[in-house]
Amino acid sequence: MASSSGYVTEGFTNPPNYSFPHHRLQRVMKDSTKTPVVLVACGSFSPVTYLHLRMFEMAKDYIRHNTDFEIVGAYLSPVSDMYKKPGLLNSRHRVNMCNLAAEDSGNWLMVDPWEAFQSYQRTAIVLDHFDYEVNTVLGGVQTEEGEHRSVHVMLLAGSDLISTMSEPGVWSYSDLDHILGRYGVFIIERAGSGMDQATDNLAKWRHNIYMINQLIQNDVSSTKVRLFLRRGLSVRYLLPNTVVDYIEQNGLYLDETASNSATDKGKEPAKKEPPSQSSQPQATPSGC
Ligand SMILES: Nc1ncnc2c1ncn2[C@@H]1O[C@H](COP(=O)(O)OP(=O)(O)OP(=O)(O)O)[C@@H](O)[C@H]1O
Ligand SMILES: O=C(O)c1ccc[n+]([C@@H]2O[C@H](COP(=O)([O-])O)[C@@H](O)[C@H]2O)c1
Repeated sequence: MASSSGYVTEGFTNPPNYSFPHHRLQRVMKDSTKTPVVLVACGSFSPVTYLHLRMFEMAKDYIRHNTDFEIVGAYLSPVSDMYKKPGLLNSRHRVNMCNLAAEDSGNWLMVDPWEAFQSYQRTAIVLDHFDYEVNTVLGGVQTEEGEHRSVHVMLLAGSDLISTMSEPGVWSYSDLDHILGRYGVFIIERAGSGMDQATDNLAKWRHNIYMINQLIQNDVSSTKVRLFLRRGLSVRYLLPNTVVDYIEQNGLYLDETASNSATDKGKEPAKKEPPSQSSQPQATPSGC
């Protein structure tokens, strides 16, 4: 349920020593006739792949050619370790790899470790956090004429993730209404997860849902990358070289049971804790 502030939570809990990354946020718009937008991709990123980075490029092309939005910022937001999805490496490594990938990707992508370094946060709350940081704390952006503009925060996700929004028991209705009604989403087509199937039950929010087809089919997934690594196969050119080097240097993903804290060579796997139903969804299998 949204609070009087319009957020689904009354206050945000920050991880220790947290500061919101905004070094690549474009504070002055190029075209004052457009609506400024920040893209937020939530997910495991275990590890981040070129497909995750391609999502942003596809959205950039789509937005430029088909909408009146202007992208002023773009973020990867890796999920908390408490999400407990199989294959979820500990957040320190996932955030480090996302940072290496973002560095490699030109000068617009950023990584927000806010949800990664704390307890599980629902996506509705994550989007509220971005809205709060960008619009309330930083004060939004300006046009070249110095006029203030509030930034529209939007979710960027693959069609497999959006399909889960029609599965009973995964997302709460009020959160869906908040995510799709207040914010909106750009959906990237994903092999094996149809766009129609993904949005059939979300028609109520159709005006805030933008569907982006993949013109070059590519079904790289983190699951496949982890499988290759366990089998001693090369993953080069499926993810940035800096990320491949990081994985090799830290001996990551060699062990099938490795998840959460079971990250470095020689470290014991962490014991799995039962999920708390109140704040944490079942990690849903996504396309692999
Ligand atoms: N090949 C792809 N095509 C379109 N979207 C993708 C693709 N890979 C990942 N995504 C999207 O990226 C976001 C984060 O994905 P996530 O980190 O869960 O990657 P994944 O490859 O699905 O992981 P895993 O294989 O571990 O389930 C999700 O919205 C997901 O739908
Ligand atoms: O907020 C929710 O209720 C919710 C329900 C299911 C999934 N999510 C988010 O969706 C993302 C799923 O990532 P993945 O790796 O399972 O595809 C992750 O960021 C989760 O926090 C969020």
